[in-house]
Amino acid sequence: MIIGLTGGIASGKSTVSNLLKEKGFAIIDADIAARVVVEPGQPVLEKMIEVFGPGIRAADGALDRPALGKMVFYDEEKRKQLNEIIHPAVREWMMEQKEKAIMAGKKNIFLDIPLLFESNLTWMVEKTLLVYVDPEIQLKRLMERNDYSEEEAKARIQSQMPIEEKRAWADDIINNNGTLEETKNQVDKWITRLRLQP
Ligand SMILES: CC(C)(COP(=O)(O)OP(=O)(O)OC[C@H]1O[C@@H](n2cnc3c(N)ncnc32)[C@H](O)[C@@H]1O)[C@@H](O)C(=O)NCCC(=O)NCCS
Ligand SMILES: Nc1ncnc2c1ncn2[C@@H]1O[C@H](COP(=O)(O)OP(=O)(O)OP(=O)(O)O)[C@@H](O)[C@H]1O
Repeated sequence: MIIGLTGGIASGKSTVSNLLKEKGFAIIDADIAARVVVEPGQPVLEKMIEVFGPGIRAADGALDRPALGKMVFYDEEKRKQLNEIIHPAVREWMMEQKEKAIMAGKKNIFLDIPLLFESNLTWMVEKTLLVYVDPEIQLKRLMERNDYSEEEAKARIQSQMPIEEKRAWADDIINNNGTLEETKNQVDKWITRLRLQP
């Protein structure tokens, strides 16, 4: 089965995907894909510089991620432009990795896609698992993890579908409000209930 793992920014997707990885499940991460396809020399990076200007190229030639973030998380039009440039390559990379995981004999494969619902990508998966946190906890964890001001964190959260709305779309939900131990227990129970094997 192909399972879509999703959630809001800083809701705990990586935390849950690490638990799944420890159990041997294959995880294909859209955030990693979005880094691979913009490595220096990649056509996606050149297209981004054409559209957003040379200011988004760092001194070492790599993408200046904070500079691009400052543009796209405060401007919906620019964000749409970025998504149109980068998402096809992200999807292609993910599909290649999925094929590799199938060839390697993996039975259940997780696609970790933050924008699974926003980008209408549920057709790519057979089941969806949402990592949920209350919005106040999400804001607090994001500010702490990235050392963002409240304004910077809110700009990113508001670039996505409200996490409360995502609940209605998800098949299953892991509530990550509590301790890591509590989250781990929910993940274990969910795997047992679905009788999932890596
Ligand atoms: C703008 C960029 C350079 C900022 O990089 P930065 O290192 O600060 O953040 P990172 O890539 O680690 O993303 C962190 C989180 O931000 C959120 N996020 C990223 N891009 C977007 C977007 N276009 N719209 C809404 N939320 C987004 C996701 O929840 C993601 O997990 C980067 O996020 C990017 O290239 N985004 C476009 C690709 C994309 O849509 N990625 C999300 C999954 S496909
Ligand atoms: N149950 C928890 N208790 C306390 N802190 C947590 C818990 N789960 C996650 N965190 C912390 O919250 C932050 C966000 O978690 P994580 O990085 O897993 O989220 P994410 O959804 O993968 O984020 P992104 O969308 O940016 O990729 C991290 O600093 C993580 O250590």
